[in-house]
Amino acid sequence: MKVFVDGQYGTTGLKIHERLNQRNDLELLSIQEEYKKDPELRNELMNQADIVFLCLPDQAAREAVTLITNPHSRIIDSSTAFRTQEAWTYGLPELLPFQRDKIASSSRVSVPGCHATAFILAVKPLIQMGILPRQYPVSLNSLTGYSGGGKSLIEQFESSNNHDTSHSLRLTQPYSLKLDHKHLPEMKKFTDLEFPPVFLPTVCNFYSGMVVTVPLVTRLLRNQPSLKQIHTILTDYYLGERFVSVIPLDDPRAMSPNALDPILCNGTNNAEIFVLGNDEQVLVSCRLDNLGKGSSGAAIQCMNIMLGLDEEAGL
Ligand SMILES: NC(=O)C1=CN([C@@H]2O[C@H](COP(=O)(O)OP(=O)(O)OC[C@H]3O[C@@H](n4cnc5c(N)ncnc54)[C@H](OP(=O)(O)O)[C@@H]3O)[C@@H](O)[C@H]2O)C=CC1
Ligand SMILES: CC(=O)N[C@@H](CCC(=O)OP(=O)(O)O)C(=O)O
Repeated sequence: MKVFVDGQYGTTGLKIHERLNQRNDLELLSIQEEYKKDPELRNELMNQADIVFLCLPDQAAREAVTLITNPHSRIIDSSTAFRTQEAWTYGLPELLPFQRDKIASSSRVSVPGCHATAFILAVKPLIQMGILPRQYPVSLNSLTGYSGGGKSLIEQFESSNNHDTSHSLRLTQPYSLKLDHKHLPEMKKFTDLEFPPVFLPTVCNFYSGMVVTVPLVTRLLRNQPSLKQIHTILTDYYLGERFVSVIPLDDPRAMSPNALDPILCNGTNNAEIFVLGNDEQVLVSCRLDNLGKGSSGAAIQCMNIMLGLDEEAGL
């Protein structure tokens, strides 16, 4: 199987390339850095490949798709460009029981956004099981590492001009203050919520890692569930999943004051769900690595499913 990563020198592409390079079940096609934007060379490599990963800005991803004319080349796109389009399959295998089969048979798979992955994993089971009404005014906050903003944000955070502590980028900073974050459409579509959630992300002064938290008032949920009942619904939904786990209520990780430390899934493709709070007000949180289950790891998981390989291979 031949694989090509378009955007292999960017933040997401580099991670995918690094992981695939260690495998001997795939033939990894490469492009030299100086030619990375050469349409003819990319065209040639993309059309040779069985799987093409696109790790490009949205507009470049749209253009790249038009370069792929060979019907056997299957695409896994990590940008926001196609996630809510009908012709594309949403690359979140744990979403619903049939999602893996859809990914396996698809030739166009879109990797979910990192905030969206954590949010959907946290609330989908509650909506699906009828506890969280589709009309509920859902909100979420997200703490994310700055690598989520790609090369340009990494440069801003790490540049030498940025050593002055009065510089705003040195500081953890909420953003998307118009409440129009680009992940809202996929969050709404794949949870079946009637209204988009109110979403306040915060970019933090660490490289990678993410924790998304959804606060819920139990008396506004159907059947007024206890914290334990909410925990049970989530646990049952993800039973048997390798990469998504619901942390038991009495687990030291859930009882620790650092339960929601955003960096503790780093370097893995894992998403960990926590149910915290009390019987009146509950927090459902999901921690993942924005460069793992939030992008590169998820993309490789999708590829493994599409090629009928062990889903955990290389992860
Ligand atoms: N970082 C993350 O945590 C996540 C990122 N994503 C998405 O993945 C995609 C890639 O993001 P990320 O890796 O962070 O971005 P980066 O900016 O780090 O990397 C993008 C790479 O693509 C190259 N590139 C830009 N335009 C073209 C083009 N026309 N042809 C070929 N190569 C091109 C860039 O080169 P140059 O720098 O020279 O322009 C760069 O090497 C984006 O759509 C992003 O939104 C999704 C989930 C999480
Ligand atoms: C810190 C930061 O800026 N993070 C990015 C999310 C990264 C991501 O998931 O991007 P895509 O939707 O393009 O895939 C953001 O919030 O826009």
